[in-house]
Amino acid sequence: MRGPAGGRHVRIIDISQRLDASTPLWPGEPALVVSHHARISETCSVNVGAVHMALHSGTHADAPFHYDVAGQSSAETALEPYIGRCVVVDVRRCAGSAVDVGDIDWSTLAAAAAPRVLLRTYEGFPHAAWDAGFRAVSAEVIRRLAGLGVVLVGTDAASLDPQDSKTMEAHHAVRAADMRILEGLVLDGVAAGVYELIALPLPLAGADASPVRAVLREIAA
Ligand SMILES: Nc1ccccc1C(=O)C[C@H](N)C(=O)O
Ligand SMILES: [Zn+2]
Ligand SMILES: [Zn+2]
Repeated sequence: MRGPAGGRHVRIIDISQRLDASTPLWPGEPALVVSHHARISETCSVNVGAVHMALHSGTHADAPFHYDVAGQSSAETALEPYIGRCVVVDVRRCAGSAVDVGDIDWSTLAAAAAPRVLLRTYEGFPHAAWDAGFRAVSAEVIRRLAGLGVVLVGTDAASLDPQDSKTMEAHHAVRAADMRILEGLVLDGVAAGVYELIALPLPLAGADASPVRAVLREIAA
């Protein structure tokens, strides 16, 4: 297929939440506001806006600093984990409050030989309201993924750990293996399988997370 720019292109699947005033936010987080401080008028030639948002709003990458006082900020993290071969794993049938080792087909996952793993827990992403009952991921799953050489784990849930977690076991398993995290992905309609992932955090100095525009590209067979 020929794209608008004339080159060959493969289909891009946007797996990012739209960011607006109705984007569901972690309880207590400040409202997401895009404001306009200059408007096109007789005296101004352009529209210019500003955004105020929590760093864990919508689809985002946690920086190591989020769960490690000595960890890197979004500006410091290497980008390699956020671009490249990934596998989308369907764990919608998972019945418990967290994705457990028994919910994953490990032989299929190992055969995919993908260093990035995205977990689809939702039948349909809860765009309309915050879902306090999102499915977490067990620390044992994180350790098994790390053992397979996985460098990034992503989820369509709001966090790897339950909303009321005090221990953050999955995040700490990620820290122990120096993996990276994507949260709040939108995987509705995305078939399980291998894709190319692109989801780059912004170089925000001192930040514990960054919004990302996450996309999958189909890999030509
Ligand atoms: N905003 C928060 C306020 C308090 C505690 C956690 C959060 C989070 O955003 C959690 C998150 N998305 C995570 O990285 O697991
Ligand atoms: Zn987060
Ligand atoms: Zn997190």
